[in-house]
Amino acid sequence: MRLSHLILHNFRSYADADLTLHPGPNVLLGYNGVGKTNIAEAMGYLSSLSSHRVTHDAPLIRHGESQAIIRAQAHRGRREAFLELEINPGKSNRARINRGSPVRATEALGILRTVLFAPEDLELVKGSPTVRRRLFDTLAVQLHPSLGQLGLEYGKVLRQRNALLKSIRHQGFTPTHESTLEVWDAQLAQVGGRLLRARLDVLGSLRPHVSQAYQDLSHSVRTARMRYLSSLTGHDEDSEERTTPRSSQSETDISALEEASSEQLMQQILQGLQSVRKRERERGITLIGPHRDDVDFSLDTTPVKGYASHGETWSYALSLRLASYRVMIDDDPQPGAEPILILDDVFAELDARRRRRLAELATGAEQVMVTAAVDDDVPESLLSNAYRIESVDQISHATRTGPAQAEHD
Ligand SMILES: Nc1ncnc2c1ncn2[C@@H]1O[C@H](COP(=O)(O)OP(=O)(O)OP(=O)(O)O)[C@@H](O)[C@H]1O
Repeated sequence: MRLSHLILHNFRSYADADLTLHPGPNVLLGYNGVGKTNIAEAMGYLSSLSSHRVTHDAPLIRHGESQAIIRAQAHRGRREAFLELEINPGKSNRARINRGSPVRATEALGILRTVLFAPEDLELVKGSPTVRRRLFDTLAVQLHPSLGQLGLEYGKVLRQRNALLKSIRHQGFTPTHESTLEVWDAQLAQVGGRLLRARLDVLGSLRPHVSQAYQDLSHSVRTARMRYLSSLTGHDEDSEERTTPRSSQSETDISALEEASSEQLMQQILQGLQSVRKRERERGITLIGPHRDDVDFSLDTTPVKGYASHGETWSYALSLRLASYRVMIDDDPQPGAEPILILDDVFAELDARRRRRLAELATGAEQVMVTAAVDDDVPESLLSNAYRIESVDQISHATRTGPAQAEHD
């Protein structure tokens, strides 16, 4: 998979930018803050409708404007698609495919697949559960685009259910509240059961690849493991954050959960909601569902978060991204379908062995976008198509520093 053109309008620092991209490596060089990551972010957003830096869309819009547009010419083998995505914070995002009528943005999911590596990836291991949930959900959406719409629905039901619980907390519980809550329970369970099943499937697919990638990167005898922590099996996000890093959930409960169908998960969510009714009314928030879950990363039986060294933490984070790349290739092994690799300022963070490993992967990929502030940070093997962004206004006139384009076409 590859892009031949990326056009931005009012996206982050760019009023207008038009970038021609080549098969193989494309390297963007430029000073700190010149707008390299903004381009990497736009490519990532187009494939997943989510940013690796922010959880809501407002910062993606150029300051003072109300809408951003990302346009791209995408190629998958011999097939081509012209994608246009309007980002409208506070309103629905819209897409146009091959200059057709505007449709929901989620209709554009699946056309483009990317895997983005960034310095922020350390947060996958060290950060809050939200970051890990986003990793699994973003991958699930790229593999099964219909989940994009389902995720939006879940968010809507959750917001409405939380609003009801808040008003119960302030006004007291009435029979009308009871019946309305039951309607929201059913909807939350129905959508949540399917989302949870998709997340568990992604976890199952990633597991062997994460363990393999960790061994390749670290030459360690320890095994990288992942364990799902669910609100259905006693995981409590609040106490987890405050006290111990590991949940006391039983392994049997976790295995049963991983094997349950989405209908069984739906029933379990319904029962779970019943069992926490009193606490939910007191706190005014929904305490059961995939939005309260987490994934525990460990090396053998030692947790990574809070225990691993800096190098081990980097290896684990990189393993998660390398594994995501492998899972996408397993999912669609056709020539031309492999995801675009986006390596946003990562080489500066890595030691020689990890750099080499990532460069090997990148050299073999159909298309790679690399960003770096310092030329020397980029491995020689990737420097064939390098551009220097002089300023945000000069992206379309960037100075090429590598050999002629013809070598790649
Ligand atoms: N919504 C926005 N509107 C206008 N400018 C923005 C917006 N969001 C970010 N910027 C600007 O974009 C610039 C950051 O761009 P970016 O993160 O792409 O830099 P970079 O070249 O990757 O830098 P570094 O090498 O430091 O990572 C900053 O100057 C920031 O103020």
